[in-house]
Amino acid sequence: MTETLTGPVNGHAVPNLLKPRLAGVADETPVAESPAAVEAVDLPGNPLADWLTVPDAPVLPAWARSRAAILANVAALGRLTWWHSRYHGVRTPKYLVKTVLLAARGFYRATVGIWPTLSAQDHSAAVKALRAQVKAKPEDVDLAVRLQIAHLERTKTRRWRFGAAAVGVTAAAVGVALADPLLQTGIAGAVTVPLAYLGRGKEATFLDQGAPPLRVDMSAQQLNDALRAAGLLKSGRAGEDEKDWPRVSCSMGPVRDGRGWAVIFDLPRGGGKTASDVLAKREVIAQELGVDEIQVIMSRVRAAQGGNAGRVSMWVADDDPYLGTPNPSPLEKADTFSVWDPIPFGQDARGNRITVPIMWQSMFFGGLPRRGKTFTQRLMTAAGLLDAWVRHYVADGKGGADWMPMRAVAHRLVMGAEDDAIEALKAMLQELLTEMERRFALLRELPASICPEGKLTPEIMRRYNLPVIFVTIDELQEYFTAMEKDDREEVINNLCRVARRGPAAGFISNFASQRPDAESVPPKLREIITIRYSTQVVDKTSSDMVLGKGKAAQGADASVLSEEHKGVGVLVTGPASYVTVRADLMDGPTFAQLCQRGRQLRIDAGQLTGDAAGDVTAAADAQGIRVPAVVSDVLEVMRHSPRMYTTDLLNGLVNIDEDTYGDWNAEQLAKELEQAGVKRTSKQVKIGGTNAAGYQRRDIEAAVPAEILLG
Ligand SMILES: Nc1ncnc2c1ncn2[C@@H]1O[C@H](COP(=O)(O)OP(=O)(O)OP(=O)(O)O)[C@@H](O)[C@H]1O
Repeated sequence: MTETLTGPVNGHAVPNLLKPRLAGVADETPVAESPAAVEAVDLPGNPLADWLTVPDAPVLPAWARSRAAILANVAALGRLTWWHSRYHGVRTPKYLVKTVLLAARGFYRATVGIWPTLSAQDHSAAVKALRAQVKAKPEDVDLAVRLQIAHLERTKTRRWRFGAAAVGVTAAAVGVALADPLLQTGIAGAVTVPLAYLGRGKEATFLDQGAPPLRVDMSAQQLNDALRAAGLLKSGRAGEDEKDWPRVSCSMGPVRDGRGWAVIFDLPRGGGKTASDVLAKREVIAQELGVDEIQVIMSRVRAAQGGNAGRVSMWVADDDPYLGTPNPSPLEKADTFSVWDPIPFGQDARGNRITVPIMWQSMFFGGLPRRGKTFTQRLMTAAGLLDAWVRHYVADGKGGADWMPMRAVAHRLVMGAEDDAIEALKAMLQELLTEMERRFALLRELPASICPEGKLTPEIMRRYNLPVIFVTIDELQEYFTAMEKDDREEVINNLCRVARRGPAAGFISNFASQRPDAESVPPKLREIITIRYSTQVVDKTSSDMVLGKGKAAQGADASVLSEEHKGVGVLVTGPASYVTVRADLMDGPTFAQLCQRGRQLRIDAGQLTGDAAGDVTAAADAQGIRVPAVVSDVLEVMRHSPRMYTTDLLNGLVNIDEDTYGDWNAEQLAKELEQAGVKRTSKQVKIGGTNAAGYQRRDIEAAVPAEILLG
């Protein structure tokens, strides 16, 4: 099953999902300086709200709705039977001993109960008493008659007793002597079992009560117990039968669904608890069910899917559903892609495909280092590479290898957060704002027949050459920490303008930051972002820093992820719309190949512009001409600087490729460049009035093969 926002989801049409979030191009409201009352992701009009859906009310029983469901549930029944056979099988000796002991008790009880009859105790006592009375009153005829009758009764009872004993002993002796072992076992069973039944007390349950682990069986009782322990269901009054306590009513399940149990339930009325309360208690519920919270996936079932404020869809996975071999991105094999379609992103816990529509949206990626933030952010860029009608503006605060291949395509590429790179970033933002205003002016002039909603359309894009613009900034924190306060404010405000007003003009912001604190993720920037994604963070506060205030309490909590969850994150798209996604994996070399493919697509479509059009190294790559690696890397480090000190150049090279340049010094650099054909016009460079050893960019450029420059 594929869940997108553009088509029917589980049989429900999803209306107006791509309606623009922004009212129109004439919106000139200045960027809010104070925190917004409601964050963009939580706005009632957010088209991505209620994105995730669950199966609707069942007509067929849930286990019989598909071949897979039938197979899964039959297999589950088989597993449960097998589990019980093994559980009771190993306890058979214990059950035998218990049976014998209970039979002994039963025998004792039976004999104690019937002894007075068998021994005719009552009759003996009566005879004794009457005999004494007759002795005292020998003239009393009535007494004499009663004595006679009692005597007869006693004799009759004794005869019965001895007769019964003789028959029993003879029958047993004959049975033992004649019967084969099977019959003997049968006789022993026939005698022992009723005796054991007689001997069982109130406390004695014959078979042990084994609770199969959750992966073998999940019952509504377990669910009720867990919810009650979490304080979501009330307990009954003292003495009230537990069956009469408030319980959830399951409109589906628990049934097997993939590698877990699915259940949809309604909370009882009168308890004062809502589906949101259940979502907030994920950890406690998981603990009560005996699983990790990562295995408990819950969502509300909203009215559009036949739900209500008390209906919850829950899926409890057998094990951690986010581990295992990563899924390759389908983009790897695609020749082209249109960013007007939802972008393939990953899979949820049940293996449903998650695709994310990005038109009219803005995105923010956060999380601890080395958890797959950049890889996931690049999936969006990769889709944009395969669409020649996407113009990329990219800045990477770390300036490492992650974004380097974008030089083949990017209209602007800013690498690093040194002073020159910060200036380049500021210039890039100015360029974007100017382009944004130009577009709004143009869109305003267009007749309603061409531009009915005041925003970019695929037709306007082609007719007026207004490609979709991807503004991708990774490691934002590097810029914010490197900047002076005034610069920082200016950059944040400009980013806010682009993210807030840009979508209608085809600007898609895609920002990422590593450190979830207010300085690295300015709340006023985050507040206007409509799609947020967080890989693992240390606690709920950090998770909220990325995903939005109060999200962790609602269940969207990236701190439940662990270190093993590389490429896994929580994606929030609406007030109650979130999903933990295992993002598709696209490694560096594949991304670099896509960049080359993207370059060719742009050349063919006449859309190769900006830095990429003039990038000599990228041009050489594309023409198959080898520029010495050291020349290409030095040009990369110096991309924003006409001259650079040797020490800074060496640091930049290490940043790009530590393995190669980690132990280079000034002498080796000079030697390698000389061998690559670089002729230095001067060994000293003057920067900001200070002279020191360094390089001029034009000297390096002069070593690039001439045919590239001509081509
Ligand atoms: N979707 C994925 N599936 C599996 N593994 C992944 C996935 N994405 C990334 N990884 C693994 O996680 C590692 C770290 O990824 P990435 O460089 O994107 O981390 P990051 O969070 O951006 O770190 P930093 O903030 O330090 O740049 C990658 O080298 C890769 O091995």
